[in-house]
Amino acid sequence: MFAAFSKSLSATRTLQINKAVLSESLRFSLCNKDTKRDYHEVVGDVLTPSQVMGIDHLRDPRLNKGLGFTLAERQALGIHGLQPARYKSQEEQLELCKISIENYQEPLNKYLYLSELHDRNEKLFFRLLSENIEQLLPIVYTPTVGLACQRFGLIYRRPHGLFITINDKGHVYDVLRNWPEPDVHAIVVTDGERILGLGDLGACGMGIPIGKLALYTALARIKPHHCLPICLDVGTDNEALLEDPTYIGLRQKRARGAEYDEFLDEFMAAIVKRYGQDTLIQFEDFGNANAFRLLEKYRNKYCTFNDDIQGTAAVALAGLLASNRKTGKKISEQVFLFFGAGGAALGIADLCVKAMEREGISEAEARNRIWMMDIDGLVVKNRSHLLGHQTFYAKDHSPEKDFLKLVNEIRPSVLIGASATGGAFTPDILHAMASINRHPIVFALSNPTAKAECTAQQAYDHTEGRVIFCSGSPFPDVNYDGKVYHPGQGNNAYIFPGVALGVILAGIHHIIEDYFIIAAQTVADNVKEEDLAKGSLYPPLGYINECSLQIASLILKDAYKNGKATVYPEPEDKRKFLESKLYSHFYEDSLPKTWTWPESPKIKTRPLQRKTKTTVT
Ligand SMILES: NC(=O)c1ccc[n+]([C@@H]2O[C@H](COP(=O)([O-])OP(=O)(O)OC[C@H]3O[C@@H](n4cnc5c(N)ncnc54)[C@H](O)[C@@H]3O)[C@@H](O)[C@H]2O)c1
Ligand SMILES: O=C(O)C[C@H](O)C(=O)O
Ligand SMILES: [Mg+2]
Repeated sequence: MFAAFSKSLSATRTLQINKAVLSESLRFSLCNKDTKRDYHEVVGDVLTPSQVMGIDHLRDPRLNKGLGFTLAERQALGIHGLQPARYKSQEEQLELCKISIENYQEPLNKYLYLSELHDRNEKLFFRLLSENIEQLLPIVYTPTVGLACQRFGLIYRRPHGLFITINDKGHVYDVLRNWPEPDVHAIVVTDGERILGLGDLGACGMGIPIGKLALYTALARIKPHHCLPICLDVGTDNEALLEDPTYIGLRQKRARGAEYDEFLDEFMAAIVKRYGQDTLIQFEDFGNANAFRLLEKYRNKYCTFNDDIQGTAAVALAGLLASNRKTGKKISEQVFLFFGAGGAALGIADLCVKAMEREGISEAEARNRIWMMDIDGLVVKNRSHLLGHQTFYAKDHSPEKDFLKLVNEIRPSVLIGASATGGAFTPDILHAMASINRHPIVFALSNPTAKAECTAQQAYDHTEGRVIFCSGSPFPDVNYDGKVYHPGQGNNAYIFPGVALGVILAGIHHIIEDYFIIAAQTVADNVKEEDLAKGSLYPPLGYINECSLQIASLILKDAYKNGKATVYPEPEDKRKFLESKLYSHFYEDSLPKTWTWPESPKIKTRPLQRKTKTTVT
């Protein structure tokens, strides 16, 4: 049936094959140049994506549409016969994906399914994720991503980001040149030392930048090929991993001191050399000894922020602003006790101080309202070693390790857990909070789920249901006294995608604290009365996309007003401008514009078919 047709196309086919080979080699040669131009743009000079022919088209996750190629597209692209006859619209494919996911019982298997889909069909993956945030966020992100990192050595399949090791010192730029995308705008980087609350996972921490960047696209529609996940493998101090035969990283202790610092300096400079000075670099899950130091060192030199410090601060502030509507109190009227005094806690404390100053109290008064406890007990002035900003909150008090005693003495109205210590908010602690406050505010921010300081149900059960609660990881609905509550997720996922979008599109060079206050206020403003009534301090997860666009628009506005934007001319309508730059997860037409059916093929042709349940014959 196809013989004559094939013959008539044979000349074209040779050309197609040559083009396919050309497209691949072009991609690599382009990528090895110091160019910031888009692969698809550059390829467009010679070949459009619709001219990446034959099986290469199906193997490229950016171009693949599964069975969503029409008969005409299959003919034109030279993929006819490489797929079964059935045509399936993207909507039909989404339904199948949902059924497949439901068929897997274990969250890690769902994660693997989605990861494989990401590798195979990018638009389908992102549409599935974006349209099912509530169900799928816990799979591609916290908490399942934590499990994926713990098993990373077993589940690693294909490159999704760059591993740069300490042995590459002196050659970091060369390694960056191996990344096949020349137009990167955003990087999420980890050195794997503090992966969620799971500790040092070394190179297995790579799951975190991959997950965070998937949210850049799913929650802020930043183009996936503009994003690059990086793991800096400087070794690990995790003895179990060093002995684990499945471990995929360098089998050596962590580099520290000058060697580490020089490596990080080289990395930052290499990013700028390769991708330009406005490339956003998000630091994620570094150990606290490095997190603060590196933020201070680089924040005014590079376009960078630390999500665990600054993104977390903003999401917690958003929750506190929303809780004002329940308590009737301002932030500057609250008394805070932090359980955990590391990156997350100090970031939150610093941003709360700024918010309190805006409400009219002095910095010193604001700091006085904040107490902190860490693994060594209450943060007090006469400690021999205080970490970074801990000095701001250290009190004139005798050392004290008894948490319950401190709660009863300090009488906090807000208790914030960021200690990675599951169950630290015991029933006694929660009872004490309820006896001190009409509406105790309790945030159990530690991730993943098992590390949360208490569960949502415990928080309600031990405070007579009067608690104002959120947690970093999702919890099932709470049943208390015949009522069902749906507590929100105080997770920096509400913040970093929107901040990143605004920063990238305005070409901002330095990310100032004001942007995190803007982000916090925006999220809080999007909390509806019905959310509060359900027990949530946040808009539903499915609403993050809209929050991100609002955050980005406001950052753009602020950046142009204050001379921080570098993309000119200034767009008049900021929202319209950013919407014009967003990623589309819908399938696009793959038919070359000039393509027509060959004359008199001995094949039964039909008009271009786009209806569902069509069969290609
Ligand atoms: N919800 C979110 O968006 C979010 C964001 C960032 C971090 N986190 C979570 O917060 C936790 C901490 O992150 P981080 O970046 O601050 O880590 P970190 O290592 O910088 O700080 C941890 C802090 O907890 C303290 N701590 C540990 N054990 C303790 C104990 N038994 N009693 C009292 N204090 C104890 C440590 O001394 C340290 O001060 C992690 O579980 C992380 O996943 C959540
Ligand atoms: O990754 C998360 O879920 C939030 C946060 O960045 C963390 O490190 O726990
Ligand atoms: Mg983190």
